[in-house]
Amino acid sequence: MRKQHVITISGAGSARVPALVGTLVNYKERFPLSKIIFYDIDEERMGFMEAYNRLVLRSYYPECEVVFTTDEDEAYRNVDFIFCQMRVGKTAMRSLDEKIPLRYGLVGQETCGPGGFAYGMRSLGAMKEMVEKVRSYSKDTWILNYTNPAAIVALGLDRLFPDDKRILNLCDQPFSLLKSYSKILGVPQESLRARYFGLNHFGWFTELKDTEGNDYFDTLRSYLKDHDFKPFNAEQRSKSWLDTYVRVNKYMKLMDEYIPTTYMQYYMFPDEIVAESDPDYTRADESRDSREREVFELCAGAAGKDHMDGLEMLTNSVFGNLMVEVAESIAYDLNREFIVMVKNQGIIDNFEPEAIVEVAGTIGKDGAKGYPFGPIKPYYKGLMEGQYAYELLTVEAFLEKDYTKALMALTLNRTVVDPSKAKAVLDDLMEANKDYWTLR
Ligand SMILES: NC(=O)c1ccc[n+]([C@@H]2O[C@H](COP(=O)([O-])OP(=O)(O)OC[C@H]3O[C@@H](n4cnc5c(N)ncnc54)[C@H](O)[C@@H]3O)[C@@H](O)[C@H]2O)c1
Ligand SMILES: O=P(O)(O)OC[C@H]1O[C@H](O[C@H]2[C@H](O)[C@@H](O)[C@@H](O)O[C@@H]2CO)[C@H](O)[C@@H](O)[C@@H]1O
Ligand SMILES: [Mn+2]
Repeated sequence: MRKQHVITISGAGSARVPALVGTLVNYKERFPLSKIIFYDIDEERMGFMEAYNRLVLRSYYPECEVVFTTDEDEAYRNVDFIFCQMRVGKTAMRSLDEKIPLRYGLVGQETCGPGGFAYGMRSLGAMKEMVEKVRSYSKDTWILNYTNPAAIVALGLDRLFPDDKRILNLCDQPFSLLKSYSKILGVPQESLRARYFGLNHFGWFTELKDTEGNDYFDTLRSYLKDHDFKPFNAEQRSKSWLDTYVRVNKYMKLMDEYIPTTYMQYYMFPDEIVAESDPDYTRADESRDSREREVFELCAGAAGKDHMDGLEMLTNSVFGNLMVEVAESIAYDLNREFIVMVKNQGIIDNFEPEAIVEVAGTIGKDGAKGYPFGPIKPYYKGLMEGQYAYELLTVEAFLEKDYTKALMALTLNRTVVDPSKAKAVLDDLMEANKDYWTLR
């Protein structure tokens, strides 16, 4: 049997955790665990799913010790891996991140635009505290992070902990898009090999082959120019998600050299997306009324039960699979291929070396290594330099509590541009976030 590990799921009140637990059960031979610690600062929210998570593990993983705690020392001490997926301010703050920008005719989105700025400022605070606590116990614990906005969190943690080589930020959107592409092409995802470049939630696929070397990129490009792009992923069939997938077609009809991530649409067609947004009902509300409600209802069915009869074991979420497969690749030095977030340092040789870029690469015992990409063309370089400057100024605004840098960051963001709108939305967001961050 492979060496067993102890993991902590931080943000264990996430509605995605039951599916992650099912994935861990399915991977028990590949990534065996001796203990899972569920940690959250909201005991009640974590408690909604505790009986279910315990029942699944008791039924299918009895050899694994299970702890639920709100004590961060218990959560972060003597742990091999931390699966970190906190939502600082929870859905209530996400709702404001998405609704406040719409008051000014700006894109309201979880990780992009002014909402992503406000979210990044909140996340950096909590993530800094988490890393400091973990490192007070061990420099060896791997911190695998999903906490968004990953672009801002990754850059900020790199600035805060430049020598920490065991923090790995992840995004499952490329992984998820590859699942959709494999369905379109009728090719198993595990045999697909992609090349990609960009910043997190701001990038393009440039190649798609299989392990035999068969090239599918032109086929996929043509398909996406001529057909509506619909996600395979049930979680992404809500209106707000479908709007971004459909706009991949629109983008491809205009320029089809590379295939953009769905997130690129917020930066390309912000006015259209704003016009189609409901200022009173955004993705935060959709996700609360869909995934969260369904999962909480399912989990409620486990109360008082000592067997799984009649209860479904959730699994097969993209979210869960990626994190577990990354942990496996690190734990056993498999050097499997992923789309990774790494410091550029020459990977894209005509782009800022200190940027955290998203490229194809491998993950092994020493973390993620990006494949060299070479130079990027002026169109992509220009877009990315503006977005990187936004990211960097957001991180500096957080570190220095600098209002002017925050204003500059938002003005650089393609979803804002107008500095008077940047000021209006910044002041509104600062008021709404006063319990989490402030600027002067
Ligand atoms: N990187 C990616 O591609 C990706 C994919 C999906 C979700 N996410 C991110 O994962 C996170 C979780 O999202 P979700 O919808 O699954 O979860 P959720 O919103 O259902 O729950 C998040 C949990 O985090 C907890 N939390 C907040 N602050 C915390 C702290 N300081 N320490 C520990 N726990 C804390 C909350 O109490 C809550 O229970 C979010 O940041 C989301 O944006 C990232
Ligand atoms: O709006 P939400 O909360 O449903 O999703 C926001 C997240 O969307 C992306 O993650 C997707 C993932 O790509 C997909 O495969 C599946 O696992 O669902 C996830 C959530 O929909 C994005 O990468 C994340 O950064 C977002 O937080
Ligand atoms: Mn992501």
